[in-house]
Amino acid sequence: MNSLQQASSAFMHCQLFYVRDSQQMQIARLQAMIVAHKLPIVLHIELFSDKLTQKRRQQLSQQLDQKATQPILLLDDKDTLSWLSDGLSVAPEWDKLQRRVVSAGRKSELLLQAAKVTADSKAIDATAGFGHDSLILASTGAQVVMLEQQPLMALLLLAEQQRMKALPNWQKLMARLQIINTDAISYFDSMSSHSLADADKSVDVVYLDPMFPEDSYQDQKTGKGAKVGKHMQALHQLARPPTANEERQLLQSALSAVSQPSGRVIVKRPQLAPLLANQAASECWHNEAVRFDGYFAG
Ligand SMILES: C[S@@+](CC[C@H](N)C(=O)[O-])C[C@H]1O[C@@H](n2cnc3c(N)ncnc32)[C@H](O)[C@@H]1O
Repeated sequence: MNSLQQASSAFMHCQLFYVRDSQQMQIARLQAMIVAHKLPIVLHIELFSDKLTQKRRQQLSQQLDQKATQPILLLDDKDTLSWLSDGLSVAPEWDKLQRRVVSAGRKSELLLQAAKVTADSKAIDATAGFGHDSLILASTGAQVVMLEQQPLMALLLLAEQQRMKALPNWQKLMARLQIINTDAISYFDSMSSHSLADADKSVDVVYLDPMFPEDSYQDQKTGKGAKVGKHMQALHQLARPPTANEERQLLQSALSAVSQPSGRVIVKRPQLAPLLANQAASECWHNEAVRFDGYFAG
């Protein structure tokens, strides 16, 4: 476990740099979000008057290495909140998915072939991360509850949702996303202790994309590790892969949360990775890089 992973179990102190005095309003909104969602995050806020060049980002990042436990957040001149990880700014950047979201369908998105969600569906993305897969699920018109255990990630997601809500083309989709900072296993446990007769709680699909050891993205031909994108690289600093026991709990609790007989749990894995919790799937969908294992409730 690295220092950021340890720090994430208690209150997390984050350095937030902003670049303009006129961003006070955005900062107040971020603080309000932290309070409203009970995120265990304390922001240490500072105006950064230099230009945020790549070199300055690297220097700030090295500062992080010295302090060891304080993640750095940046509110840039476009009012995007990002996390400075190893000198690279990472943010959900949902607008970059626009083309995929607009044209998403079962032909183009393996996830949608597997999940079979429709506009009437309710899905839970239990490992939301940067929310990219949630957006693809929600592109169908489905309601998507996004669970994310890491407060820092939850803050990035909430800030991105707020930013995107201001864009007319995205408002409807944003309204279908509900972001919750919680551990998925506890969330499913609390669902099962409430009455499943409540129609509001009926869930068609639970989607799981748990962390994977960093070296497990193997190139099929060479057997060498495939390059992990900057988003995943950053996530590896915060979150660790589940233990065998956690894998079992995650899959079991997800299966107990899908209430419909036609309901399903879909698990994303690197193409050649072992099954989650070693449990055989009902059906698999795959391409060269990725595999979706489907576990059917009925
Ligand atoms: C591989 S990433 C998911 C990436 C995501 N599918 C996307 O499109 O960006 C896994 C994420 O799930 C979160 N996570 C892992 N286990 C979790 C759990 N038990 N409950 C909630 N979130 C969890 C991690 O913190 C991490 O952000």
